[in-house]
Amino acid sequence: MAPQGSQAELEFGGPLGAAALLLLLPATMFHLLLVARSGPARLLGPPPYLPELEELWSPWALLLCLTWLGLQAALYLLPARKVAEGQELKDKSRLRYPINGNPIYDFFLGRELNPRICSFDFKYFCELRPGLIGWVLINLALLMQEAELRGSPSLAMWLVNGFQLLYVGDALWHEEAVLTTMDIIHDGFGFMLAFGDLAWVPFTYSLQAQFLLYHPEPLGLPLASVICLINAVGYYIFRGANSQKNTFRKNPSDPRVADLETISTATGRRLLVSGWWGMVRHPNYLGDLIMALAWSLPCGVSHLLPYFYLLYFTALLVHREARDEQQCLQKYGLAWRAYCRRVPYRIVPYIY
Ligand SMILES: NC(=O)C1=CN([C@@H]2O[C@H](COP(=O)(O)OP(=O)(O)OC[C@H]3O[C@@H](n4cnc5c(N)ncnc54)[C@H](OP(=O)(O)O)[C@@H]3O)[C@@H](O)[C@H]2O)C=CC1
Ligand SMILES: CC(C)CCC[C@@H](C)[C@H]1CC=C2C3=C(CC[C@@]21C)[C@@]1(C)CC[C@H](O)C(C)(C)[C@@H]1CC3
Repeated sequence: MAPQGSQAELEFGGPLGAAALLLLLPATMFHLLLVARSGPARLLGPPPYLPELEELWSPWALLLCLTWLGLQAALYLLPARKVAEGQELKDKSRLRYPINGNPIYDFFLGRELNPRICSFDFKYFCELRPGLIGWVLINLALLMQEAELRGSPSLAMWLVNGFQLLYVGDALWHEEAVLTTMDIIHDGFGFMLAFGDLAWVPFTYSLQAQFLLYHPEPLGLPLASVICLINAVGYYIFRGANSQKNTFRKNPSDPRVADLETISTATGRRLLVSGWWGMVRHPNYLGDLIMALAWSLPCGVSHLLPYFYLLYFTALLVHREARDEQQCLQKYGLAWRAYCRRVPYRIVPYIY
């Protein structure tokens, strides 16, 4: 958080960057979906064809999306769900700044940190439910379509479905952990997260399954076993690092983290400097990127398209890590610099 009274740093290139992304992101997703359906599946270059306008509009598709959102909203409001404490702000309250000089930038990044109607939290709802669950539903539909088309799903399609179902299932199983992510703590709920949660995740993250439906990839058991091992290593690092930090944040005296070495900070919060967080400053990102590689490998190496997610995700996490570094430097000052000296690498040991 920028100190009170200072000019908050404009991110994503400020209004110009935000305006460019408002156009570029939907266009990129549209291009990817067209390329995935084309024979050449050539990621770089013009879209293979532009559909007629009537192909782009279906009242049934709109009804299906609204029904899906309504179903998820109804499930979200079920009284049985557990209520978890969110993250407190430093002075126990929430400061609000009327910022009206850059509407496009506000629209893109969002200004409301926790948009709610009664207990319905739009950002929290969108982060984990309609997009993420929709993602694995699309994958399943593509797997079933391949079974119809070729008699049975390919091993590559099974792997992609399985890996990504594990990832979404893990996110829902550790639902409470999302409360400590940057999106919930720091980012407003604007176009970036709304479009990201509801469109980008379900339709771009299912690219590998979409590619495999139109471009079957033979995959032998030995290579499939290696890819499963890569995904397992990635998941082990991802889950281990996230759970270690979240456990430490909830209870530093928890026996699972009590013996870890830490650095004290002026805020009273301590920073882990051993365990996963002594290897690099964002070990969870490393595990996530290794899994992203495992999701692309079943599609073979003949096309760049299935590796779009890995390329995009690397850029997203490198940018996200830089944003988080700035926030942590503002939060912890000298203690964070001491942490950086102790743990010099950001995401990949001895590389970055
Ligand atoms: N699939 C996808 O599209 C995406 C997935 N992700 C995944 O989401 C997960 C969460 O990532 P993200 O939301 O970026 O945030 P992180 O989970 O990486 O949390 C960053 C925060 O953790 C705390 N922290 C950092 N270092 C330490 C330390 N050494 N000791 C104790 N606390 C520390 C700081 O907050 P504080 O000190 O205030 O607690 C920091 O701001 C990651 O696994 C990432 O891979 C993220 C983005 C997109
Ligand atoms: C559209 C722009 C290019 C960028 C949009 C980024 C969003 C798609 C991501 C920002 C942070 C995310 C997280 C997850 C999904 C993608 C978005 C919304 C996450 C819910 C995936 C599952 C993980 O287990 C998680 C840790 C809960 C993730 C939290 C961050």
